[in-house]
Amino acid sequence: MSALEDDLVIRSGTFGGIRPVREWRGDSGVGKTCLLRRFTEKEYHPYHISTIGVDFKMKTLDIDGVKVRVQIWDTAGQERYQSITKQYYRRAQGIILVYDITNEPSFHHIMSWAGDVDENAPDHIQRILVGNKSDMEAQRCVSEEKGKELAAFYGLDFFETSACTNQNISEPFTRLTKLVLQAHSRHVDRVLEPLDRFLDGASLEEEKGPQAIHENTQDTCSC
Ligand SMILES: Nc1nc2c(ncn2[C@@H]2O[C@H](COP(=O)(O)OP(=O)(O)OP(=O)(O)O)[C@@H](O)[C@H]2O)c(=O)[nH]1
Repeated sequence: MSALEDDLVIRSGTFGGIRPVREWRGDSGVGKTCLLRRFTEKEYHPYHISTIGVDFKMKTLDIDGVKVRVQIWDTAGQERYQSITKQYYRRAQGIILVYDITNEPSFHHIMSWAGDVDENAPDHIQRILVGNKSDMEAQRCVSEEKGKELAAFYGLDFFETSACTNQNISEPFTRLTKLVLQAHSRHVDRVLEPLDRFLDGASLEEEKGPQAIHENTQDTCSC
């Protein structure tokens, strides 16, 4: 079994770093830390302590029988940490964009976050869209259809989750890890393709070699 270490960044889908937002209350609190703790420690704490800068946790996943050790970065949703958190995009292989289904601005700002990711993350980055707090149906402002539409617009997989009730917690992480592994293997294939072609060519030459000599030998003999 091979082990591969990947970075997955959980990203808030609230106020975007490219927007000069002064009022940032609500731009954090979509539930990134709670999702991460629920996934890695199977715990849920109903209080909100804003993440300062970044934090990370490790977890080993079993993806189709292969053990994959993932490093998951939890970035602060607050505007004031944007310059720090953006730096973490560069090394990420996958990003989970999170909004809160009871907070419509957090949904609209997914577009800003997606733009931000495009600007700062590597080209092959894999992304997933998550609408969190699905347990709060009575306060819902963003329908599941709207979430699906936005995900389809960006060509992303979409999950509604609840860190509170444990709904769909492992799915986004597992799916994203699969996407990262698939992209990784496509990349390896692309890198190895010229080498394969070269080796094929070389072995063909090797096969042709003695035959050419044989033909030449025959020619010489017939003279
Ligand atoms: N009902 C409900 N509340 C949730 C859920 N997930 C998180 N919360 C609550 O939302 C608040 C904020 O959660 P956090 O995980 O700290 O939010 P965050 O996105 O990490 O915030 P920043 O670190 O400031 O960016 C907390 O009071 C949580 O209890 C959920 O699935 N359901």
